[in-house]
Amino acid sequence: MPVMVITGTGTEVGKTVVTAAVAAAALAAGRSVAVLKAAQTGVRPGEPGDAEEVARLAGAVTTDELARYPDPLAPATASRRAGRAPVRPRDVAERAAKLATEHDLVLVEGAGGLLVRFDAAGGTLADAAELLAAPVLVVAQAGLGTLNTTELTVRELRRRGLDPAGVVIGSWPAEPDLAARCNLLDLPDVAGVPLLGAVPAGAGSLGPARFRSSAPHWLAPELEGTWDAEAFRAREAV
Ligand SMILES: Nc1ncnc2c1ncn2[C@@H]1O[C@H](COP(=O)(O)OP(=O)(O)OP(=O)(O)O)[C@@H](O)[C@H]1O
Ligand SMILES: C[C@H](N)[C@H](N)CCCCCC(=O)O
Ligand SMILES: [Mg+2]
Repeated sequence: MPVMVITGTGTEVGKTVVTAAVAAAALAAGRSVAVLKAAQTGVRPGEPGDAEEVARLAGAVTTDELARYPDPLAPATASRRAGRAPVRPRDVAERAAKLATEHDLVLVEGAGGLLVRFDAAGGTLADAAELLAAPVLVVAQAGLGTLNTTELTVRELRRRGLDPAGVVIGSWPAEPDLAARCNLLDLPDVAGVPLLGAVPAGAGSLGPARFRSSAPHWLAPELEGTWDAEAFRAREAV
């Protein structure tokens, strides 16, 4: 099934920007793409959510969102506070599977990190990925602290029998410090999966045309891009 789940080591790590880059690269390769934001929190009705942000940056994707709750919190908490029904992992899996019948690629973005709860029963994006048997891409931060959170995330994916597709750095600084540069070697080592890209800091502020033409160069061939991890490491002088 052409579904890829996009999680991160936490919130604000660049999942949406990476989702947009993967979508843009897939569109450039001639594939049809749907983006499903499982549960959108912290956004009011009528405001653009993460799925719309992906469409703004990447172009002609189908956007979908199962629910949105106004409080900028975990979906389980935000739905409880709103007095509204939560999104369950089964809902996410069913919607993604339906979109997969109509698109070449379906990207499912969670909220925050892998084990953020969607409902009072403790359902998470990891449960949805299990139902879908979908690979999971992990978006990680560039600098100090990311080795631990990335390894924890990938270990949990493996413990569940899920396939960690790889790691993408959500926001690569223009002037990477020592930790960020060393992480280009250490991240794939501790995670045991390839580094599949690095999206430059500020990419989300590029104009859509520039974002779309650049996106394939931030991502490895596994993600329809042309990015070369070895060349990137050499350029960054690790
Ligand atoms: N490469 C980037 N270029 C520009 N801005 C970025 C980049 N990565 C992250 N940001 C900014 O950092 C913030 C968090 O990014 P993003 O919305 O992608 O996080 P997220 O991991 O999707 O978080 P959430 O859990 O809320 O979905 C946003 O304000 C975004 O504009
Ligand atoms: C509001 C925010 N941007 C995300 N959509 C939700 C992040 C929930 C994180 C919960 C946590 O891990 O403590
Ligand atoms: Mg997001």
